[in-house]
Amino acid sequence: MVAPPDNDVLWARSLHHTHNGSPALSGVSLGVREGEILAVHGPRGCGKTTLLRCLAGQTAPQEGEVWFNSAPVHTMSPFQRERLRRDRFAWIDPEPTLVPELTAWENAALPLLLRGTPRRAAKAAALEWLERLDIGACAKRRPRALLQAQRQRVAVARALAAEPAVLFADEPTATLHSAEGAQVLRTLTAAARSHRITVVLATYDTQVAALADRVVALLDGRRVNAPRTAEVEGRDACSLSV
Ligand SMILES: Nc1ncnc2c1ncn2[C@@H]1O[C@H](COP(=O)(O)OP(=O)(O)OP(=O)(O)O)[C@@H](O)[C@H]1O
Repeated sequence: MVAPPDNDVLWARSLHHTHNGSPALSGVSLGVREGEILAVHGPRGCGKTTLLRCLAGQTAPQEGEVWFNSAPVHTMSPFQRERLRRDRFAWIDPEPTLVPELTAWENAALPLLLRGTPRRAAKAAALEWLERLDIGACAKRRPRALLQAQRQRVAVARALAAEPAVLFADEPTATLHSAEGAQVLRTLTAAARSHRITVVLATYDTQVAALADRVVALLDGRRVNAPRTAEVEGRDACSLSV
């Protein structure tokens, strides 16, 4: 096994994965640099979610290697991968997945509480991120009392409050209307840049991909050349949002 380059926080080599025999990834390799926002862009079904799951240690690829810093994720036990996910990674789904019995702030604080952060500190961090996402007033409400867009903001606050090394965001604004989605993405990318959080963002939307520092394009489970416009727009968007 050859360890990844030093400046890559995540590195994947020749990932292959099938779901019930149908190929989802066919030899994808990529590196993610520390602190960068990388968009994985492509049409529905091209393998974005499968790639993010392999990188995040949720799915063990059938072939290939995934490294986080100098640790080989592909050879870790399920317990080690779970610890890695809990302590170093955060994940945002397209639909908010919150614990219905907990309030918004308790949901946002949950990853910190699971890591053993004292309750007072975890609550302070959760409230701070809920405020930044303009839902501080909802902190004591349970998910069923929130709108879908508010629930997704709680999920984003939960991911950012944990200050992960890598944040995986799988179509995080797909269910939001465009103005709402743009605001959530601006907060997410600005927070990631100011806290040096590496972001891997799956999206089929070229405008969302343009917010990233770099775009990796997928088609039918393989890497293809990224659209040039997205990269150019991405650089412009970066300078605006820093
Ligand atoms: N659990 C599963 N069982 C069977 N096939 C699956 C499963 N998950 C994904 N697939 C298939 O694998 C391929 C890649 O799916 P994947 O979800 O990774 O792509 P995607 O680009 O994220 O798509 P989307 O944007 O629709 O989520 C698709 O053909 C999909 O139908």
